[in-house]
Amino acid sequence: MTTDLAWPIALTIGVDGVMSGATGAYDKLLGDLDGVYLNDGAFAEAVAAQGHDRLAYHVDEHRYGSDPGALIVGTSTLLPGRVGDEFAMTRGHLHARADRAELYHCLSGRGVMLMDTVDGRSQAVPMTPGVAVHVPGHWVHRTVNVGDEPFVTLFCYAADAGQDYDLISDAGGMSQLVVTDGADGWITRPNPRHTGYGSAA
Ligand SMILES: O=P(O)(O)OC[C@H]1O[C@](O)(CO)[C@@H](O)[C@@H]1O
Ligand SMILES: [Fe+2]
Repeated sequence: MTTDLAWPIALTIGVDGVMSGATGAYDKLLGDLDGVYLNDGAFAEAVAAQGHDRLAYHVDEHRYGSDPGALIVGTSTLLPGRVGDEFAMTRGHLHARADRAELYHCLSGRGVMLMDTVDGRSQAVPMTPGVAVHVPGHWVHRTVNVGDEPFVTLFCYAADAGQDYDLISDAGGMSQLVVTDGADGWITRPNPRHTGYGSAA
């Protein structure tokens, strides 16, 4: 029996995403999301108006290590906003080990989990507090904030999953856009730039 086993830990997780006991945290900034939104002109205007360094989303996470079987538990706080008619969203990815699943649980705000498979399936699941989405392996995923408040999720996934960001950018973006319905709701619309995911994963 090994003597360097990790100890269990209690994490305190607020509906605002603040997590006690986190081992790491990072920010993604508006300027980091170049090429993510369809409307390049609207993106350039947003960066000019709000600044490259405006926070887009913040992640707190707890890791014990990257052994197969270890988990990463964290919170993601995605600020509201729009770029053109698209709602604020994360960059999105397929796990580098594509078969790794992930659980997301909405703690506060109003959002959408947008998911694609490389063989052409797509799904958008509305998320409000109390709703969890179990993202199976092999699904490309991103979160979208369709409300006026921060959209906060608790997530949990395998520590050896990794993130492949090139798949989405090489495909011209995900297959669907999450856009305003012209009132206070959202709809999905096919992304005219999406070329398919090729033969990857
Ligand atoms: O890695 P992205 O696509 O920028 O999105 C961040 C989200 O995805 C995760 O990497 C989990 O898959 C979290 O860190 C966070 O919730
Ligand atoms: Fe993920």
